[in-house]
Amino acid sequence: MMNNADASGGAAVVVRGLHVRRGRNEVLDGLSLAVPRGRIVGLLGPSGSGKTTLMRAIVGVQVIRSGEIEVLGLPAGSTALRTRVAYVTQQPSVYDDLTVRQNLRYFRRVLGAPASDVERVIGRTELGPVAERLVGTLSGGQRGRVSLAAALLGSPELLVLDEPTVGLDPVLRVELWALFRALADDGVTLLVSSHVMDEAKRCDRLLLMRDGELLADDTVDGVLEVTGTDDVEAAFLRLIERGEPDLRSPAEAADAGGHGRHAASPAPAERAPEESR
Ligand SMILES: Nc1ncnc2c1ncn2[C@@H]1O[C@H](COP(=O)(O)OP(=O)(O)OP(=O)(O)O)[C@@H](O)[C@H]1O
Repeated sequence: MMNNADASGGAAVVVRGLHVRRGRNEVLDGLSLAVPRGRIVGLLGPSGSGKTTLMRAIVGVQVIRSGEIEVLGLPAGSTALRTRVAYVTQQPSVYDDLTVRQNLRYFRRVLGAPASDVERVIGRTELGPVAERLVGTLSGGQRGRVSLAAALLGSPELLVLDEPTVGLDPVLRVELWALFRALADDGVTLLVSSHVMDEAKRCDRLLLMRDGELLADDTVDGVLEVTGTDDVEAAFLRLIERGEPDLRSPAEAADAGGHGRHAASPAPAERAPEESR
């Protein structure tokens, strides 16, 4: 039976058979998945399910035990991906003692992005009114936005965002999701983690994780249909009860007319990547 990682032509990210151990914990236990280009893919799961570890592996900063990760057609962590992939961690990674604009000018130079990018990303993230403020004087939400602005320098093709909406009020969350959608409309691929299940409905596809395993890799509607539920939280619980994952590729969901139940176990990779890490 085909797994989404095998129906991955043109995917931004393809992961096959990924095992990661951190300390004594087997944190990721044989994950296979694909992230389609130009889409918002939500990575959801409870705290400790392995979302950050998966993101770290995709951006190439996590030591892996085994498996293959291809990002934009290259092995994860390749030097050539440095400017094509941006990662925003849960902790804002900007300098408190510089202004917003000074931070962005600095990161722009480090990345070798065009000088005009600074004003472009300030506009895109609506940071104009606070551009001359020291980052240390901003609210948590505004600081997160500065990290995001820095990630947008150089126009990366893949954005990996670890819980970007955590701690934000509902209005700011809606604004941020509108920005994510605008970026996806421009062709950017976004992998966005959250443990807030109601953010799932804003995503084109969902990866539901629990204890280092994938419970679902499907569209929101697909997950709801397959589980016979009307919200993602209930679907998540149903998949746990059933003990069977929902790992349908877009093609399989279409073949099933949007109704067929498909229980798949990760299939062996059909083609090997050019290099493995
Ligand atoms: N440096 C580390 N050494 C050992 N174990 C770790 C380390 N970092 C994380 N872990 C363990 O790996 C597992 C997955 O952690 P991870 O941070 O990937 O989960 P998460 O889903 O992103 O959680 P959260 O939503 O709380 O950020 C957890 O059991 C965690 O305790």
